[in-house]
Amino acid sequence: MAEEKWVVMVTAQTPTNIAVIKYWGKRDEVRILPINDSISVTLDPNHLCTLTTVAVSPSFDRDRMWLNGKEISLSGSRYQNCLREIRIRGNAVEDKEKGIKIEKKDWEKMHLHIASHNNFPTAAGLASSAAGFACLVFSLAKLMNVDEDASQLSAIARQGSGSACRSLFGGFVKWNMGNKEDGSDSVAVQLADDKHWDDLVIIVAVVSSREKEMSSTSGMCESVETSLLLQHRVKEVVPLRVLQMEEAIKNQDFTSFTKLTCADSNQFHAVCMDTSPPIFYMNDTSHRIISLVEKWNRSVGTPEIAYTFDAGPNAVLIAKNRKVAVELLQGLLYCFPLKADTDMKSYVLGDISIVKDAGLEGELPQGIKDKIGSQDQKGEVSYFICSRPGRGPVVLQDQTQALLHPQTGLPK
Ligand SMILES: Nc1ncnc2c1ncn2[C@@H]1O[C@H](COP(=O)(O)OP(=O)(O)OP(=O)(O)O)[C@@H](O)[C@H]1O
Ligand SMILES: C[C@@](O)(CCOP(=O)(O)OP(=O)(O)O)CC(=O)O
Repeated sequence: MAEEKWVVMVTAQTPTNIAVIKYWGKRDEVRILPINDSISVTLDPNHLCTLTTVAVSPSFDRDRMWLNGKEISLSGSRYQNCLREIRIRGNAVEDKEKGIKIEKKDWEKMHLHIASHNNFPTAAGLASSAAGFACLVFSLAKLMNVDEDASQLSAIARQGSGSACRSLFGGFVKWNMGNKEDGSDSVAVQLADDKHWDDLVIIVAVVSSREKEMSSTSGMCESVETSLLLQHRVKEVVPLRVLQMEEAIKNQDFTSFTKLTCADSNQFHAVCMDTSPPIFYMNDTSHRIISLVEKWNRSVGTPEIAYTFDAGPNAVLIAKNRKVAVELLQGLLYCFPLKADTDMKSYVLGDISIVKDAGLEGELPQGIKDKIGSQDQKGEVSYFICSRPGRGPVVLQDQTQALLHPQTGLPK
């Protein structure tokens, strides 16, 4: 086999996700088993996604990975656990035309090349680890002809990063915490697909942050050790909230969805403050965005915008429909105006058709001014991304999109 020179590759695209009922705290740090169920919305991969090409060849002498063009080490336990679990499940692959035959037992000893690219900033609080590990596991499963469904694959992605298990599905996704010690029942399931509630528009405000934040992994570990509020949350709050959120999603009940989403984000950040020493993920700009949305919803009477923040200052705003999203973007650009040295193309990314609808010339209509209230504090937003609920992982058939060279298996 060492003489052979063929390379077999698969390229896949996987979305990121934002939790509306947060995962915060593990009962098993190695297997990555959570202390509560969580629920997320998958974001449209056209706006935020990971692209990963995986390749196998008898000519590769070791496993190698390139992330955003730079070689990185695969020696960390999270990568190793994912690679081991997926290799165990590999099946025979045969391409008679090209004379390629890989037996089930070969996967153990054959080496892999992996190249991955995030179309958004890595490790900037935009859940790159979620899209990244989900894409790694999904593309390897396709390459190795693994015969498992998306939920079973989610249990492997979970071992790369907990939130990654939810990126194996599009639409609305629940991660069941499970209760088995081996974690086999700690899997993600789809609650509804991306077409189910496609009125929703998601606007991410990427907020400038000067300080280096504490990672989710360490932050949640400290909360488990020190926060009494987290214990109360897990026992008394989340179980009921998860049921209510499932109902809200099923019935497209935006009022209930918003109340639950905002309350859960706020409680998660309260848990962070209840941690010793306290953890502050949000900053003044995040707080300013919360008060803008709260004022807006109060002035309208029934909620039109939900907000949620992960372990960082970036705001994820979910608008009830496109009309609200257009007005919201107008309000946001009024409060966080474009700086002289930037242009709109680099200030609003993603589905920019919303910018066109917003017609940003001239005065902000009084109706929107009334909704956002007086906004005289300072704050900084680096840029906005307009998106919507999106689909789950897909294999890309177009070989020109592969990140590895089809003959050498090295980055293009
Ligand atoms: N495309 C990818 N493929 C595989 N692993 C990735 C990929 N992108 C990111 N990762 C892994 O995730 C790590 C970044 O995770 P981290 O939790 O620090 O940031 P994040 O997920 O972008 O932000 P946050 O968790 O705060 O939302 C990277 O160092 C890398 O190990
Ligand atoms: C606040 C969160 O985004 C926390 C995500 O934590 P990670 O999944 O990044 O943590 P690890 O499992 O240690 O990799 C909430 C959520 O996504 O549910």
